[in-house]
Amino acid sequence: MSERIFIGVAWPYANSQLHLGHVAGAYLPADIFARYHRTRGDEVLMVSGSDMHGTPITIRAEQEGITAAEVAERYHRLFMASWPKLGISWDCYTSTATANHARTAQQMFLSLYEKGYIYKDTVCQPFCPHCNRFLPDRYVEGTCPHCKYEGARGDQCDNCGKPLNAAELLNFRCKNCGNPPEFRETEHFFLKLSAFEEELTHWVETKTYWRTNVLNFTLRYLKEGLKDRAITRDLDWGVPLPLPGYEGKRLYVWFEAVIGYLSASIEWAASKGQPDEWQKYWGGDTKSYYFIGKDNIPFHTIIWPAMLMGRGGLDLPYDVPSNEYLTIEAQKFSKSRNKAIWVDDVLSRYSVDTLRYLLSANMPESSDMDFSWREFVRRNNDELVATYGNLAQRVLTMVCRNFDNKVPEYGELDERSLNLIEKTSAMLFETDKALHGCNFREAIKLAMSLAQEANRYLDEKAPWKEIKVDKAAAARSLYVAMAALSGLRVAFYPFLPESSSRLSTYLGFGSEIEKDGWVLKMPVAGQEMIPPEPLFKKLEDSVVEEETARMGL
Ligand SMILES: Nc1ncnc2c1ncn2[C@@H]1O[C@H](COP(=O)(O)OP(=O)(O)OP(=O)(O)O)[C@@H](O)[C@H]1O
Ligand SMILES: [Zn+2]
Repeated sequence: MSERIFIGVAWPYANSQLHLGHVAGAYLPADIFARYHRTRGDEVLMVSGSDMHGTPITIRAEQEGITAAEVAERYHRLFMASWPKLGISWDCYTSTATANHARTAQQMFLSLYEKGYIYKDTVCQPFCPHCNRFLPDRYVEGTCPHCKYEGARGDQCDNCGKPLNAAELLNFRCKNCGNPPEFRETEHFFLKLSAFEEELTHWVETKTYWRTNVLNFTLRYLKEGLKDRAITRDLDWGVPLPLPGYEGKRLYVWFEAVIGYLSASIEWAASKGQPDEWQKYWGGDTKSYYFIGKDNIPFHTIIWPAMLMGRGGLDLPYDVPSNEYLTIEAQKFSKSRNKAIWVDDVLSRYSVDTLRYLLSANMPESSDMDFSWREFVRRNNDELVATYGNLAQRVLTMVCRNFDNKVPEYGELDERSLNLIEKTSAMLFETDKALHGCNFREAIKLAMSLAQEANRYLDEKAPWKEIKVDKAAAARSLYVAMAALSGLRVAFYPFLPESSSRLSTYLGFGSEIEKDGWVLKMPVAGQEMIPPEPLFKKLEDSVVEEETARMGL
């Protein structure tokens, strides 16, 4: 039965380029999931956009002596250029700088305000007398009161993942000048999270299928009790409050950016000329998935659901398959700390499918995973080139050479051949199950095992020998190997769209695998073929040293 799937993906701060951590943590799993569901014939809406507001951007602007808008626009443009190179197939990728987003965020604010879920209060906010201004959370740094990590920020601790208030930090200081801030009174609006504690707990308790880390983190968080949180800031960059008299304040990004999932859906519908179409994805029988890295868990399993509960009438997340971190030498990739491998740089030297393969096979699904160039080269050479690519190349060139560039007639199939075809069908069934449950590493492993199995079949049959004595036997072996390749092009498609589409055309199908369905389509005997180019290129071992040196590690 076909499903309707909404896929929301974390909104990247437009304060720096994309690094491999972003790809492995959020964008690649989301894209794999979207391509898989489209191939199954499901309706998919995958959205995200650049987070143009927030202090990571104003901090960068101050460092560079330019405006926040210039910083955000620069990185938004870079992101837009990176997505097609990475093969991320958005239905809508926008930004929080649109009028539609501001309107949607303000409507959400007003709806919660009118229902009493947002209230005004006077608070003490850090104020730096040296810099003469209120300090937004990210402008305050100090020691995390929970885990004692020293580099915690006023909004969140990167080490234990807990959201924080600046005042909770130990030894706090102004990020700009290093002096300790004072606390001064200012008025802010608060989201009444405490009102949702019980309803959220009941809701989360039904999510037994969530990843253990996501479920445990959320339950622990709820057990500690929910505190109301300020959702406005003394800033001049961001979405203005929809109430008169608060011109110096803006909506706080963690409240505002998550509303982007909704505003992007509205923008997508409007751009299609069907302005109500977004509602399909926010109610009824849609399942909504949110792909994020683990530092975003509380925003997607607690705060955003609470906002949706308060507003009413919109679907809550079905699943939040958050990933752990991709690390380098056991440290989190961080654009703020400039410790990263940049997407555009990697893609200027290596093929996108090599990158997607490595990050899929080593995806930090249930624990942090260290990125390694050695693993990058090994997986490319041993798995993509020697196992999968070589299988395709051997079979397709032999067919083209010996059977006049046509899919061969195969006659009756022997037991060994039927067995490989059954295994191919079974692999598609198993990968379907794995992908449906967001088990990406398992799915790609199942596909690669079938490629190994098909190689064994080919070695046993040895069509290069058969061709000399029994051309019909060779035709049959090659045809059956082509059938296995047909299954592989489908199973690998969500992970490796570029090479899979190419393989699809070499096999005599069209390049649009999504139209074929998650099924084993048998090649059509007599169909014209074009001689293949290799699917993947071998990498020299020296790549490991070159790239490690380039990182300066
Ligand atoms: N190393 C990483 N591993 C996995 N996911 C990551 C990693 N770094 C970022 N992400 C995820 O990518 C998404 C976008 O990241 P975002 O731009 O919000 O900031 P960030 O990269 O976490 O910040 P910074 O790099 O400055 O610490 C988020 O969901 C985040 O969790
Ligand atoms: Zn200061």
